[in-house]
Amino acid sequence: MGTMGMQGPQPLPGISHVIAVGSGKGGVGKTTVAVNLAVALGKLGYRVGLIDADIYGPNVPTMLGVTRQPNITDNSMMEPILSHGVKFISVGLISPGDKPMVMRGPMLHQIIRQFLQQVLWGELDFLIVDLPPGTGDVVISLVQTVPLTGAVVVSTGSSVALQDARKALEMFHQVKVEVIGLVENMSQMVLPDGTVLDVFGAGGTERTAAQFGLEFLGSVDLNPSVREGGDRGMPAALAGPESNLGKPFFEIAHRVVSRAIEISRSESDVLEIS
Ligand SMILES: Nc1ncnc2c1ncn2[C@@H]1O[C@H](COP(=O)(O)OP(=O)(O)OP(=O)(O)O)[C@@H](O)[C@H]1O
Repeated sequence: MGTMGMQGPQPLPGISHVIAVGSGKGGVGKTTVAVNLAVALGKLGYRVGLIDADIYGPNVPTMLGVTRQPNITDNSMMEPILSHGVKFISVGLISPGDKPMVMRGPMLHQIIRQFLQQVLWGELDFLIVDLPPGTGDVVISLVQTVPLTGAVVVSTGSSVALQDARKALEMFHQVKVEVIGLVENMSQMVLPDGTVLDVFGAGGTERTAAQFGLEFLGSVDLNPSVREGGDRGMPAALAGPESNLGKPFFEIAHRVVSRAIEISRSESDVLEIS
């Protein structure tokens, strides 16, 4: 190791799967999906960490209901914050308040590395990374630092969101990150009288997944309780797999787990052959 003077991405000891959650467009509910996926995985008995790398909108602390600063140990390691069974760290905790995060590439790269390597994660089955919307620097820093199992791409069903989601798919392809699958958020809305309202073109994401030969991981309705849960720091997934509110996130979590295992298996097969 290190004989060439160049180190490629190194697996994090004790962490089985690193999964990025991305979107092309902002505001489609990427963070909501990342947080609820993490909570659902935790409830299913997996050990879960969550890195909030969304420099433009680091909302994970609010959505998980804890906004205090992380403790730093004597040897400069950060202790992740524990909330609802999820260990997390956020760029929002480094620059809290309303000040925007203004950063150049190298500093951003440093922060991503720190979040991966200088946080006391312990043993984790899944480390989820909430990316900023769009394509760019954070993903590159991530793939340079650590091998990813894959990425989940969140979109609404609208043509414009999907147009941007396709760019995100292309970006993951370019940086050789496997796409675990697509999630449609804010899919349809069920009104109190039972009427179903199609707000953003429900079904569009599933069709896009099929076009690209990718897995469709599930859809989440547009539901004011999902928004409320996020604002109150009580993610919808806490309602559990049997509730209408929590169920979609558990279905997505189950599919992510099986795909992650599948991807890791096929990668180790390739390693054995070569
Ligand atoms: N399924 C849903 N039903 C109702 N509201 C939702 C749903 N998903 C997300 N929201 C709300 O929409 C807003 C945007 O969601 P969120 O912050 O998760 O999006 P995002 O894609 O991560 O945004 P960005 O990355 O641009 O900051 C939030 O107020 C959130 O509570």
